[in-house]
Amino acid sequence: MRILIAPDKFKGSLTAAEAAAAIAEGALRVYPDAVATQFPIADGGEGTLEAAVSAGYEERINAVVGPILSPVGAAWAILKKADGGATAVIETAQASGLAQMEPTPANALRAHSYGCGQLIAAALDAGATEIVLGLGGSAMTDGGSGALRALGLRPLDSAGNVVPLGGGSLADVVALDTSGLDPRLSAASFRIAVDVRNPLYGTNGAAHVFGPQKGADEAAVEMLDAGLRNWASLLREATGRDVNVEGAGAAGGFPASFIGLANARLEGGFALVAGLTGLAGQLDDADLVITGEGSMDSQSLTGKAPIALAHAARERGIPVVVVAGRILVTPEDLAANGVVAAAQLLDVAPSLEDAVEHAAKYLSRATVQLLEGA
Ligand SMILES: Nc1ncnc2c1ncn2[C@@H]1O[C@H](COP(=O)(O)OP(=O)(O)OP(=O)(O)O)[C@@H](O)[C@H]1O
Ligand SMILES: O=C(O)[C@H](O)CO
Repeated sequence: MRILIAPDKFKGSLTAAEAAAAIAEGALRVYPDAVATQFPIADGGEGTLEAAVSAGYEERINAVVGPILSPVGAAWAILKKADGGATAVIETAQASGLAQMEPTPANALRAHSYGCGQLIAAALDAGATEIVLGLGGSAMTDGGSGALRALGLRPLDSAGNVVPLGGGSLADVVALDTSGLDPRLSAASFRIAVDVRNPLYGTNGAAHVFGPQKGADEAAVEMLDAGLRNWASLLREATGRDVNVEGAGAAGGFPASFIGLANARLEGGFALVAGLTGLAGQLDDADLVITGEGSMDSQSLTGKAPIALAHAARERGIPVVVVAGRILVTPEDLAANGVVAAAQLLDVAPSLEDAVEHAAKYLSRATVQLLEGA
């Protein structure tokens, strides 16, 4: 029997790779002769990099400017392709992550994506022809302007000066000087994986919905939203492209600049990661799929990675079981999505604290119970 073990992360307790290892241990206790393949998955936001590295991408670390100027060491990954090009994977959370900044109103206005642009430059220097951007978990609301500045864009105010970095200055920009933009930007193709479907601006946009978690108070949210609107209209004037599309609100509006001034397209995160990592090929060989994540809830049913995987498995007639930290949906909900059985760590651990602290042990145990009962 071939078992494909492909969980997402258990946020707060296990990375996807750690979860896969713990599930494999339990699965092999029940089926000692099985071939268990560990394959961490991700939605295409945070976790894309880890999934790519597990699938054989070479990890690199560059020192870049963090979201509020202090330097950070940011990981990214690259894989040479048969045609002589290379694919790089970059995550906004690495160079410009929310975890790297104290969320205050002032920081929400100052935070920028310059470091992501430095990683893109590093990837281009290393020969990348295709760049996958995993968006989410970011500090900034700058419409991706900081990243393009690292690649030569000069946003000018009415006095002809380059404005300060950060979303708080975007409303002051009156013109875009694109003359110094790195020409490799238009030669490369950008594939953007987003973790949310929000538009760039408006009440459902990046500033209103994700500004507060970055420290923005009401006044800062309004400033950032006005800045993103202005940024979109400047990009529209310069290129004729509408950048206020579904998903453009991810990572502080990061997609906007790339849809506007580079060769970029937004893609569904899971499908992108599955293609990147060879998950589809693994599925073709599997007799059973075990997936899971920290919290299997109504959000999960909107097509998050484990459920998207369950759909892909169902199309191939392969049974899927789920092991999650906690399960907040009904067995009927799960069955409707192709999941034949499920278990939660909260049922095998004495408390939530214990389940989180010793997650690997309980995940193996829950896997054993699930497979013995199935
Ligand atoms: N070991 C664990 N035991 C019990 N519950 C856990 C455990 N690990 C994580 N969780 C629960 O899962 C939640 C995190 O959910 P999850 O890992 O699915 O990420 P998420 O916040 O839904 O993000 P994403 O949408 O990126 O998947 C935690 O807040 C916690 O409630
Ligand atoms: O980075 C962010 O702003 C959120 O994760 C939404 O993409």
